[in-house]
Amino acid sequence: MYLGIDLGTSGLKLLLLDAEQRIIATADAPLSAQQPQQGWSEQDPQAWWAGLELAVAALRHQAPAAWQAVCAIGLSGQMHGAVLLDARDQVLRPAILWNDGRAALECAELEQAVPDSRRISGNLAMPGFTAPKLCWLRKHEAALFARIRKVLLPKDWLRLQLCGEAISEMSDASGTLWLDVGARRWSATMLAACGLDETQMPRLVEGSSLSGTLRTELARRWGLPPGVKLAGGAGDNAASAIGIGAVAPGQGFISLGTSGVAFLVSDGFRPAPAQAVHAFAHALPASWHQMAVMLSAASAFGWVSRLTGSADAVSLAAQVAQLPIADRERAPLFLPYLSGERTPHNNAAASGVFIGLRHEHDAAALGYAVMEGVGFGLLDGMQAMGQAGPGEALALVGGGARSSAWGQLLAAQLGRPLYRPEHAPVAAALGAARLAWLADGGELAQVCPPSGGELLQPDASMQAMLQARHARYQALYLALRAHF
Ligand SMILES: Nc1ncnc2c1ncn2[C@@H]1O[C@H](COP(=O)(O)OP(=O)(O)O)[C@@H](O)[C@H]1O
Ligand SMILES: O=C(CO)[C@@H](O)[C@H](O)COP(=O)(O)O
Repeated sequence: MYLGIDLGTSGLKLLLLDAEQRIIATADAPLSAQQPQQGWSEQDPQAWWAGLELAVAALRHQAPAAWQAVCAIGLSGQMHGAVLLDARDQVLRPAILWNDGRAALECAELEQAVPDSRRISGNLAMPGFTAPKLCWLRKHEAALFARIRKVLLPKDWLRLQLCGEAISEMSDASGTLWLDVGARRWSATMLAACGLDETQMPRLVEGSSLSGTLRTELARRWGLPPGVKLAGGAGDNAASAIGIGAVAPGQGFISLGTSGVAFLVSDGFRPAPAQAVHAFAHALPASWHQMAVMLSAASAFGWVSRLTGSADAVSLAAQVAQLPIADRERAPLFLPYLSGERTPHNNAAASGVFIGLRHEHDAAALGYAVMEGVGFGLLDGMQAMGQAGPGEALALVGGGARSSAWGQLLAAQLGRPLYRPEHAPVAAALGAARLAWLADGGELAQVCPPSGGELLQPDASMQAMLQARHARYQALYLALRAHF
């Protein structure tokens, strides 16, 4: 039995997978992020651990026999976050997350200090990445910076608690800006530019390799056998890719999580920094991917459902599903930049905008506008990757994939079929469990797209209307850019 742990931004998800790749049970625990200042985003690593303990208790209770048979664990998690440890491995401050925009100035300074930065890292320096955060800390929290002995990514801090070793893997390390992504090793040049060196970095493995053994004391307390192995695992997006079987060039997915992601496996290391496209290592050796990342996606829908007093996202999504096409055409437009944006704008200052509000607009119209705005952002991301237009079906994953209506709208916006696998909201946890299975000797050939689910074809009757609204959406950003 294989355990997948996915440390998402809005919740921690666990999944048990058997050796025949069947999902046996899942459990989760909610998490929240703090915004101590506008544009900042932080979480306390102790809350991640408390969430893990809670979800473990739920999973043990739900599937006791399967739980006791766990032989390997895979980790997945929100990327880029900076967990800072002192000489005794104690956390020095709350982790600064992937959607924190405080380090915009430091990005420019870092690229100036290392003119080769985009070639080495394959990526544009963007505020959510880990390196600019450390540059910000060096400037604004100098005493704390001097005490940093290790910098870990969120899921790798969980690994430290699980096995006592500081280890990361290539896919998540790609999002630090300290990795030479093509060569798959730490870059001394990028580290030095941030006042750091390799001793402060975790050891690197591949996602499908082994990375330690569960601590004996923890195994005993959790009722697991001794010797449970840990796999390298992956950043949550590469993990989702493994979860939906995206291992060959051209395969990929759209994710509606707290963030929005368009992810495609590439045929090699293909940097496109000028478009704010991410070019990262995949979770498998000698494999890379590209992705376009939005900083608010299903989180924007959660926000509008709270704002409109809807019972929850599910009930607002059900109202949106009933909205006739004529009402959709009259709905306001929404720019979904509630946390700034990465792809394609790389603009931490961008903010959310509704335009065209009228007395007749109700919660469903606003909910539709948010779903549509997120979809246009993903279309912009596909364009940035040179992948807009018809193509192979992509999977739809993440919490927002619970809404079939949102998936239907997205398929029409992207002009591509989308398939919604049965376990779409836990694709990353599934990928983590699959990486544990691969590290334990499983065969890559058996990592395939999950069977079942729903295939969503683009609805041609909506496309002319959506194209016109997309053109207005793009023009709006350009018109408003100077005002953010
Ligand atoms: N039926 C639904 N329709 C639209 N959005 C939903 C639905 N159910 C959950 N969500 C949204 O999904 C998000 C959580 O997605 P998830 O992939 O679990 O995020 P993360 O991995 O970042 O924690 C929440 O913001 C929530 O509002
Ligand atoms: O920053 C990125 C990817 O570059 C985000 O995709 C994070 O990895 C957070 O993921 P979710 O919590 O939205 O799944």
